[in-house]
Amino acid sequence: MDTIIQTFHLKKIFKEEEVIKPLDFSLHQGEICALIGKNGAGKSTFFKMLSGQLIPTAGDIHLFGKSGKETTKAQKRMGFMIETPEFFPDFTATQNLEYFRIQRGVVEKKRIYEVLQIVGLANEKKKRFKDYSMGMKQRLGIALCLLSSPDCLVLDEPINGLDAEGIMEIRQLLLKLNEEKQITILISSHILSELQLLATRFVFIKNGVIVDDLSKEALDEKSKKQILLKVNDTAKTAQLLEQAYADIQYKVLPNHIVTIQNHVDEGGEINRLLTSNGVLVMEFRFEALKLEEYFLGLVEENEK
Ligand SMILES: Nc1ncnc2c1ncn2[C@@H]1O[C@H](COP(=O)(O)OP(=O)(O)OP(=O)(O)O)[C@@H](O)[C@H]1O
Repeated sequence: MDTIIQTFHLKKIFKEEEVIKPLDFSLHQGEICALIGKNGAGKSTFFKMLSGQLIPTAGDIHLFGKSGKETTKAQKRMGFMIETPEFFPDFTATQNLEYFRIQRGVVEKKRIYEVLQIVGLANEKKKRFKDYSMGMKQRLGIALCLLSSPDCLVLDEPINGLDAEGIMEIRQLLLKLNEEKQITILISSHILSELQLLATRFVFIKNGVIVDDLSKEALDEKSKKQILLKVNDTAKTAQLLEQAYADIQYKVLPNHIVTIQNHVDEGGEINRLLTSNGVLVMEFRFEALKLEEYFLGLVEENEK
């Protein structure tokens, strides 16, 4: 797997404050990586160092394996949306993109129509920017990132301030870019439920330090919270569980549902115990923690 971004002991100090502690991070081809942290954790500062908007106090950044003077060239293969772009309110989407195309001196004119098509604004290109909805404005921001046909997008809060429909549109767009155009994505957001639907990897940052870094699979595995069973006989289930596990924590709910909060790793044994004793298990599944709950647990753990 190719490494797109790699940082080595990357550090940023503002005045006396060490906002990013020596930070080692890598982003690999094809990932949709969510950077998660509370306000002030250092996400934007980190992104701005990647884009060249801020100069690191110490450490190194490699983009597509390039560093030093070659980093600037490698940055052209990336699309950054770190602050909402300053579009001209009275310009249409096409006029705005044309302005940036010329300013950046990068691409052919027809790319404007391609990117508007990709972000689903091709039919709205004559509308003036000030008449766009928030979701359309954000999509135009992504279109601007796509002008130079980047291999990687770094998006700081791209769904900030959007309604449910706008959020869904951005999600579908990002998934499409990742799946169809193989664009790698690094994204931050405070809407964790949305990141859970989008990301393949979750990196948690606190006070400039990465406190956890795990794949979607690892998160799902770690966040198994309870077992949910639907059985024909809840009384017998309860009796068998109590006999087998002295410390069992469970709840009997309506509709023949029993949930078990501990011994979650022993789901297979529990299933066998019940079925071999004549209980009909009609449903058996693990219920996962929401990303919010995992994040809060992590923050609490780190504050102890
Ligand atoms: N230019 C600056 N000068 C001084 N301090 C700064 C500057 N930019 C950011 N900071 C400080 O660095 C810390 C991290 O800020 P940053 O914006 O990177 O956090 P964040 O994780 O992106 O937060 P948010 O989720 O609120 O956007 C904060 O304490 C902030 O006040």
